[in-house]
Amino acid sequence: MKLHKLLDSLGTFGNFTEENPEITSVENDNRKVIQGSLFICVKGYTVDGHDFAKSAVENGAVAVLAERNLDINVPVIVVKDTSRAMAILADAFYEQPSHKLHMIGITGTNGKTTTSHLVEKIFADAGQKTGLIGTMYTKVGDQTFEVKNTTPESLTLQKTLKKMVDEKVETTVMEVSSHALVHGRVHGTDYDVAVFTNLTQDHLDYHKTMEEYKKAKGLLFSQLGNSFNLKKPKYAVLNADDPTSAEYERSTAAIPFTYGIDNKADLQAKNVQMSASGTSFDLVSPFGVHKVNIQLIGKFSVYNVLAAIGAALVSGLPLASIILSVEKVKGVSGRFEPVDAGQGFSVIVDYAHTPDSLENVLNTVRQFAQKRIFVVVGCGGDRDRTKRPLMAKIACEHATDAIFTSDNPRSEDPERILEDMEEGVKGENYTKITDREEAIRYAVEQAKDGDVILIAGKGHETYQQIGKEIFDFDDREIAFKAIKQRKEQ
Ligand SMILES: CC(=O)N[C@H]1[C@@H](OP(=O)(O)OP(=O)(O)OC[C@H]2O[C@@H](n3ccc(=O)[nH]c3=O)[C@H](O)[C@@H]2O)O[C@H](CO)[C@@H](O)[C@@H]1O[C@H](C)C(=O)N[C@@H](C)C(=O)N[C@H](CCC(=O)O)C(=O)O
Ligand SMILES: Nc1ncnc2c1ncn2[C@@H]1O[C@H](COP(=O)(O)OP(=O)(O)OP(=O)(O)O)[C@@H](O)[C@H]1O
Repeated sequence: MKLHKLLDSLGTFGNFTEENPEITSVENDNRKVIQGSLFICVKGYTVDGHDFAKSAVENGAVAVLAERNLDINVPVIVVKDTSRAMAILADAFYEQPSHKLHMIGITGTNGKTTTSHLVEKIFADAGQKTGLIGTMYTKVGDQTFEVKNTTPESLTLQKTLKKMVDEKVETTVMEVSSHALVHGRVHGTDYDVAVFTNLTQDHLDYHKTMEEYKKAKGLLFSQLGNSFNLKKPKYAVLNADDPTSAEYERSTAAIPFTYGIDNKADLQAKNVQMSASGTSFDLVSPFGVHKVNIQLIGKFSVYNVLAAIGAALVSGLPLASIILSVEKVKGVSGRFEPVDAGQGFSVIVDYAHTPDSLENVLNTVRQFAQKRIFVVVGCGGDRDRTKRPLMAKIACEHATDAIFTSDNPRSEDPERILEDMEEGVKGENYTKITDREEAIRYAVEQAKDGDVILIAGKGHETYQQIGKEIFDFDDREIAFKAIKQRKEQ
């Protein structure tokens, strides 16, 4: 694509350059630049992409997009915000792939991964080829790819969407993080349906206040329905039981469709009944009342199922087959996942790493635990410090035995993180074991028949990051081994 044609996508944003080279690729990393690339300088947190412009030109870049003029011998196009411009250019360079896909974006503090997997399952069962982008992986049809972020930066995102178009994917479901919305990673992406799960405390290291965090997530809805490409109606699927939904509903030009349990909604679950093997409820919808029996456990799972049904319904899929699909789902890796080595007590691994999700999951455990509840929990380093005492308090309030341990301390001193947690539980009983493997072993050794051990925070993760080192670590494997060894003793 010629440089001028590419720059047209920026409208009046960019200033013009007379030279019009053929652009072979768009890159923001000088190490990926090839002959004919357009190099985009993005200011990071730790690194400034402008510092790599010279090297990018040496590597073959024929034009550079930057936030200031640079002393280099190729055209420099100056814009105010290269991150946002990059998103628009990426969309144009890859020929607007999101316009060719049925796009469902899911945002919210908790439940994005679970809901996106449910949505993907519903569309796959409906015979569609699906794509998925999220925390666990990117999936194109049956192929999966590793990811660095929940929502990739725009160049990777648009390239992935283009791959999906080329591979004849029809519906793409993706998690949209608040970081991505603030950074403009999804700028220019044309969603048909945007789903909101809930808003509770997380990521305050980044967004500073709940108000800012709320605004960030709201960007998905305020952008929805405002695009020029309004060939199809756009829908905002909102959780009627979360007060934030009303604000998002006011800010969007899309058609709202609500779901809930406690408040009246377009899609409402009534008479929710839980057992150790699943949850049932009466689904009240514009199509009547249907009994639904899911294999997932907990009230929060009902919300995720409702959100997924809502997204599929507004997309035009028939309710009867949507219900059949969600009833088949056994669970999502690392979300309320049991570890069974034939022991007489239950061990559950769950990705709960926010105060709200920890409380929800412990409340669910309480409904089944016959005796004691052990919770093994930690808080991540280099992330929101304010949630540490809150999570410790919830652990002590809802479990009989709270064991505080490490969960990706990253560059922070693990002991300091535990001290922050202890601030929330002065005078309470708890055990502190910094080494996560030892903490899990301790819980397994203490548990008796009928008890439940919840190992919270890492879920599907298969690593532990301490300092700059990343060690293999899987809660499920460690717990399984510990149970086996206990049985052999
Ligand atoms: C804090 C944060 O968001 N950081 C993101 C940021 O990194 P950064 O600011 O350090 O940027 P950088 O990689 O150092 O470099 C800046 C620029 O210089 C360029 N560069 C850099 C080095 C070099 O040798 N040459 C070069 O050209 C880079 O390509 C880039 O354009 O830009 C990178 C590229 O887009 C992101 O991958 C990275 O996300 C990191 C991995 C991250 O962990 N982000 C978290 C906070 C995040 O975004 N999380 C959300 C939500 C998670 C949740 O809900 O739990 C997510 O969507 O993942
Ligand atoms: N709807 C929900 N409401 C509250 N808590 C939930 C909900 N759904 C899941 N959870 C809890 O949150 C944890 C994470 O769930 P999930 O991975 O689906 O969320 P997420 O939004 O993708 O999280 P992240 O953005 O951190 O990856 C689960 O293990 C569970 O404990």
